[in-house]
Amino acid sequence: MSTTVPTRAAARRRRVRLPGGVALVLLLAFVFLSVAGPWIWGDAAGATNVVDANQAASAKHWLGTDDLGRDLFARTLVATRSSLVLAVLATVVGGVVGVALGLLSGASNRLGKVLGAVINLLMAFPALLLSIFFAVLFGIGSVGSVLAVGASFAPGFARITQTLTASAISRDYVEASRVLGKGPVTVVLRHVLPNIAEPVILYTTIHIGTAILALSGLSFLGLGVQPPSYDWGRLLSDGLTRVYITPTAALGPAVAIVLAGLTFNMAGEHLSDLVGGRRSAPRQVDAAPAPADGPGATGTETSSRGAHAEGLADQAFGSSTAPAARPLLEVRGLRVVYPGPDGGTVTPVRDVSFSVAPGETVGIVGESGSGKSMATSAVAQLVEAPGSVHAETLRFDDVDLTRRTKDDERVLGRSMAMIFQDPGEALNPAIKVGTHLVEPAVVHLHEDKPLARRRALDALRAVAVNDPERRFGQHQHELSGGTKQRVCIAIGLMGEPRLLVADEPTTALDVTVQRQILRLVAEVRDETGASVLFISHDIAVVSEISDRILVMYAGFVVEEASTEELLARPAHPYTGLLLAASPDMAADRSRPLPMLDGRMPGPGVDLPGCYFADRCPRAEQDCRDQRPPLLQIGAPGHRAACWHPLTADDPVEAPALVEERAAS
Ligand SMILES: Nc1ncnc2c1ncn2[C@@H]1O[C@H](COP(=O)(O)OP(=O)(O)OP(=O)(O)O)[C@@H](O)[C@H]1O
Repeated sequence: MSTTVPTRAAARRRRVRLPGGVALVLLLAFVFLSVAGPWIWGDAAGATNVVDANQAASAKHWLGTDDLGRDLFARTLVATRSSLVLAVLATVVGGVVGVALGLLSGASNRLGKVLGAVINLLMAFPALLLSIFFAVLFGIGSVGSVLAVGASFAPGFARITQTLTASAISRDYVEASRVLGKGPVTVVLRHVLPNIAEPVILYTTIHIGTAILALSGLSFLGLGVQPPSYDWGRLLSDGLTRVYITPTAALGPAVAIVLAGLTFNMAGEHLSDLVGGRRSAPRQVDAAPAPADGPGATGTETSSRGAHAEGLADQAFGSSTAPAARPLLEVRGLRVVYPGPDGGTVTPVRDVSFSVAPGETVGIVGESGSGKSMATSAVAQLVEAPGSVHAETLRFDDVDLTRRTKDDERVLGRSMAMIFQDPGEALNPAIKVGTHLVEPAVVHLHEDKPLARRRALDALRAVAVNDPERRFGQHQHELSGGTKQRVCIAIGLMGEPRLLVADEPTTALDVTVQRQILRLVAEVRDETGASVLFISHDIAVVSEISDRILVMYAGFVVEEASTEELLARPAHPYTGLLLAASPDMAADRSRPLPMLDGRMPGPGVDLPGCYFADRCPRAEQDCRDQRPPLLQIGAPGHRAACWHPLTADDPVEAPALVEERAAS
């Protein structure tokens, strides 16, 4: 039983194909016969004449006659209706049951596992065997055979739906919708179904051909359509008893079955080609010039830490807001735990504490896998089972996020805006830009549509999207990367954002667009007064926008300081290495950049001491024996978790541990 949607290449490899035009003409012919056949040839097909019984093919009876003298050509044409209608019904039954099971298993973790196992088990049996088994179970006859073939198709539909759902549900726009407080039913109806509809419809079309073959097989075996009704399988079965005397009696229905099966398969594959071709057609990319960027300040020589700091700080979009007394977001002792292999656990976020003041921008930096995204997902309540979030304090404004109510979720939906790394992933391809913007305002702020539309156009203008009216009616594939990210930011502006969570929002964009988006996030922050939690693996990018920076390593915050302080006086050797590996605009491009050697311990590794010790040039035995706590070091608010921190005299580069690589 095939479970994948046939691709063009695979189809080409498998068999010779009918040209698209021929498949379409045949398809229309079969549809015509099933509608008009019984009216035109119904009388001839039903008229008995014992004198003409069991005739061979002749000019009068092209396929001969049966034992009651009925014309077999007319009966074959008339049987088109029952054969096709039953095939469509069986496919619909299989589709509805399979899609429902697939949605459940793709969208739910626990139930998904059980259903997945059942689907896998059923998929192991050949479809025809399953059909026969179910036909006996559901009873002999048309209804039983339709249910049987439907049931044998359901696992295939379930498998494809499960795979598509699991993929659709992991998209950023689904996460964004969950941040907005939408329940699973809304998520499935709004985001999953529209995105899986197309492949599922194609799969259905192709399966009508298979259903014709399967139902004919059941009727042939005497399990399907029962006399006096008949379909092609029944006619084939009757004709086969006389195959040596009147071979045309079996030939007519056999040709009809094969041709109809082929036609529906081919039509489905051509449809798939058309859709695939449309998908891969060149996109109309937004060519409008984006707002001009500033010259981009250049740094100075990087020979000293202070100069490096200056170089990075010169390009900054830091906020002018001084941190207020009561933080907007407060996180203490945050841990995220997942079940690990062999019954153990893995802890991608081990102990994270920080706060974000109203209007403040806090950057989180660290290499891939350090837990930045997971920590912010925990804040945005996006960690799903089997993951669990534990914290001494996890508070947003007045809401205790560990004990939030439905009302709290609605408030959060309005107040927290997510900006994701890949804006293409964050926007549902089946939904227009305008709907993305208007829907949250209508659903969460209970605005009427005209007002929401006006505000949406204002939001698009605010993020400098050109020609907002036209963009409003476009889909994401018609926009450039930068415009998509602007639209995502505009969506955040439709609520009443108090915290913008930007997870690597510039990583997927090219360098000039990166700076425009950084500038835009800073403008939005300054105009709305919102706080920003900005995540990036690039310390240069983080330092451009942040008032304060947290450096994460292996699930821990290892250093925290104001941007100026961190750039000028990094204390943790890891921060020093991050800075050394980050060229500013004035860096000598012919000089090799240092690269951090070794690997970060994974979330399943448990160490008694400092997790950076194995890569650290300053590590001593005490580092490996005992984990250093995050303690104040130097200026107020500057904290580092290190037994042997860098001092003012230490160079930010540590040549003993770095591997030189050519800067390109
Ligand atoms: N569902 C999961 N179950 C278990 N571990 C996970 C899961 N998702 C992520 N992790 C692990 O958590 C760790 C931290 O991941 P996270 O995405 O937060 O890192 P990051 O610092 O944001 O990196 P990147 O910049 O690559 O996104 C990684 O080691 C990752 O493998």
